[in-house]
Amino acid sequence: MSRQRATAFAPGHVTAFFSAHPNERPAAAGSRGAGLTLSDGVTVRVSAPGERAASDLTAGLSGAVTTIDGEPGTIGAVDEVLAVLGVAAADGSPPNAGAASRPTVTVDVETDIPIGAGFGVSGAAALGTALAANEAFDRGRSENELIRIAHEAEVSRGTGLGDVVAQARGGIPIRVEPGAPGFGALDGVPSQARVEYVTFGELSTEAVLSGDTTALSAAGERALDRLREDPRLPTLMTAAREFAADADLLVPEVAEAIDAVADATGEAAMAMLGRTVFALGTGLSDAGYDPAVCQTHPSGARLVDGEREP
Ligand SMILES: Nc1ncnc2c1ncn2[C@@H]1O[C@H](COP(=O)(O)OP(=O)(O)O)[C@@H](O)[C@H]1O
Ligand SMILES: CC(C)(COP(=O)(O)O)[C@@H](O)C(=O)O
Repeated sequence: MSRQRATAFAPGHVTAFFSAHPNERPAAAGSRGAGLTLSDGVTVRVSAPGERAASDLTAGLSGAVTTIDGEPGTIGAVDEVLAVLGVAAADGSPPNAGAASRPTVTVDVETDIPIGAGFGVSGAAALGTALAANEAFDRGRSENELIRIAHEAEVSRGTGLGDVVAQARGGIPIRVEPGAPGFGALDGVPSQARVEYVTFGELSTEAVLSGDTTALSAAGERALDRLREDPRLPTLMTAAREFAADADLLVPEVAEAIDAVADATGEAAMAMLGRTVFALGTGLSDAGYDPAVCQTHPSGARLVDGEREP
């Protein structure tokens, strides 16, 4: 019998540079590029309604109750994953049309990182939901199948292209070819680092991805060629800065912070797509900022023992 509840962690992912590769099939769509996965990320707890007090079960959108850091909230890619795994409907209607919308599942998302600021929270939440729902409701899918389901959900909702495959891998992923397992191909920079970051606000991923991405993608391809010739972290950071400038995505607060870190002889770049600057080592604190601090994540998204969480 399934346990009816499970918890998964998926790391945050800051994209350093990327090119967009749309495709009619969401599994084949994605991005090429590189970034850092982070020990700061998203913890997703999926449980049957009986696990929660009835008074919590009021926001029954799509047959699922989702909370984000304890507040009712919605992440489209999460709803999509639940629908594909057959544990809730994705179209906003309760699973038993006409019946009082008793949720079939509750999803509690706890995030260490800001939403909408370039950390791939939607991808992490989708991937964590896929891993935890599969375990909680004994869906019998393999890891690659679950990564594909989360990737397809993220791509079809327009909230990301390459975060899910990167978050499944961990480390410092290079997305060599776009798409889910079976379509895409991954490599990585064999390194690890302390990472500091400061967020100045959100940048809509949907808005950038739905616009003309031709110039952005050309800049992303150049950056990727450069990193593949020299797969080292300093090269990734240089390529990221050039990408942000060439793709015309740099925002003033981030540009100022990158310059301040460079003046303090550090390495910083902009997190795509957010008003966020990230730096290696103590780059931002040396430059006088008060950053959040984490590490690159060694191993990627995993089920965790929810009972042991604080
Ligand atoms: N408070 C919030 N601010 C921004 N997005 C939110 C919030 N709550 C839920 N969301 C959802 O989270 C997702 C954020 O996706 P995206 O903009 O790609 O950001 P991220 O870089 O964190 O993945 C969207 O699906 C959005 O609808
Ligand atoms: C850069 C982005 C397209 C969006 O990233 P985020 O805003 O963090 O969802 C990412 O998914 C990628 O393909 O690299």
